[in-house]
Amino acid sequence: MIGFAALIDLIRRYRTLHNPPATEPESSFGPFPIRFGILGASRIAPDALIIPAKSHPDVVVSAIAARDELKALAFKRKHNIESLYCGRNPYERLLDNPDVDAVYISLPNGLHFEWAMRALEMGKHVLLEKPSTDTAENTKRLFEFAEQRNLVLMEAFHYRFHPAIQRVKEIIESGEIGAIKSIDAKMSIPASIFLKPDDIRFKYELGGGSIMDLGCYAIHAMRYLTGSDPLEVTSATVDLVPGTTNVDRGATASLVFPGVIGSMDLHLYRPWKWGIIPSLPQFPLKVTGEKGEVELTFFLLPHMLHSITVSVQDEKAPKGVKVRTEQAFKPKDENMKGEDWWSTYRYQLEAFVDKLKGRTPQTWITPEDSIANMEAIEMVYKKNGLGPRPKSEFMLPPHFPRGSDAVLNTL
Ligand SMILES: NC(=O)C1=CN([C@@H]2O[C@H](COP(=O)(O)OP(=O)(O)OC[C@H]3O[C@@H](n4cnc5c(N)ncnc54)[C@H](OP(=O)(O)O)[C@@H]3O)[C@@H](O)[C@H]2O)C=CC1
Ligand SMILES: O=C1OC[C@@H](O)[C@H](O)[C@H]1O
Repeated sequence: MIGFAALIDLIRRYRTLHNPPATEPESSFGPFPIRFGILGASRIAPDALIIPAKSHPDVVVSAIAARDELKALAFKRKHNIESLYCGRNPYERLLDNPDVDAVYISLPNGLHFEWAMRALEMGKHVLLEKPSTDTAENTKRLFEFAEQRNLVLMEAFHYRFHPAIQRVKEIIESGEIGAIKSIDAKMSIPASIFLKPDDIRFKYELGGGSIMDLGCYAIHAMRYLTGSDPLEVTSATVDLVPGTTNVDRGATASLVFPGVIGSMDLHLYRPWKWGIIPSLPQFPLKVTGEKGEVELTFFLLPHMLHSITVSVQDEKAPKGVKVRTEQAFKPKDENMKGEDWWSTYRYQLEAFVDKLKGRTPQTWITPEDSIANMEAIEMVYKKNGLGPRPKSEFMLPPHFPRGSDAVLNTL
């Protein structure tokens, strides 16, 4: 249960994120903001880019491309976006716009590779949703191409930019809970409320599945907290989307890291309690060490709510365990950037812009990190018997087809 004070604090943070104080563009950038285009009027785009951009003085979301004209128009109007591309080849036509500097790609997973390749080809920097592509091989090819084009490409593992998960890492590294032995990540979304049966996550051909959608985070967090990659997957089970033989709406897996067992328990379709009571999504992450444990609730979206509970063996404490709880909405170090109302996505945007400006971001998801994460996802799909996800065979044409430059401005 959330207390009254925590609820008021949550409302304050939420309101400030949506109505941020005015800021001046940073002098090094002058009056020229980074102009972002969005491919696809996706559900996540407002949280992941449009709202964070409101408080970033150097970012303007200037273009949206979407297949469906009515949906696209409604999106443009709602978010006050200058340029709209819909109708024929909308994504290509947005990429053709020389005024767009960077694109945010939140298309279905199975389309990430193709559209990120196309965007890079057209000279755009790319903020790419997770999981980066459909296979480690395509992720590798994509990052090689970005390097060749000298463009910034990053997989949007937003949770990693927030101080909460970084505080957990700091606690582990302080030695307070001793050498870590296990990590348990549970990620669970109640059935039918947030995701309808036709959701992209339930479609094999679009790169769906709980391991692709949620497992990518669980594996990423395990790799980050252990500072290593899995050596082996020792067990793995799946709960299939009814009527399919290859797409998981739920899954479990145990991954062996050096000295650590990582377990994940994923549900895109968690049944309601007694069939009648739904509950909120749950994302707890627990790390157990030789001397104690640390648990971060809601590790994926800690800016909404979270607590970090540290329990350490202590003979003098009642029941032999000393327990304390903390929160980390903002970096402790005053030299680091961040506000307590920044979302994971706002921290991520700050880093992306820092990279474009040639500054050192506080946190970054490297190409090697993204490739290793896809490799681990593939290990899990191999162990559970579902096998590789459908791999995009997209190849850039020798002359990339250029669409019309016509932009519909109908605000
Ligand atoms: N970082 C985060 O917190 C989150 C990340 N994600 C990631 O973002 C991506 C999108 O997720 P989400 O916003 O939930 O998805 P949506 O279904 O809301 O959006 C996907 C978009 O893809 C476009 N699209 C293009 N081709 C297809 C197709 N064949 N079928 C369906 N859609 C198509 C649609 O755009 P249009 O019709 O407008 O052109 C649609 O708006 C995924 O990669 C997911 O993993 C998702 C949720 C949270
Ligand atoms: O990235 C995500 O984060 C939140 C989840 O609800 C969602 O399924 C996933 O795509």
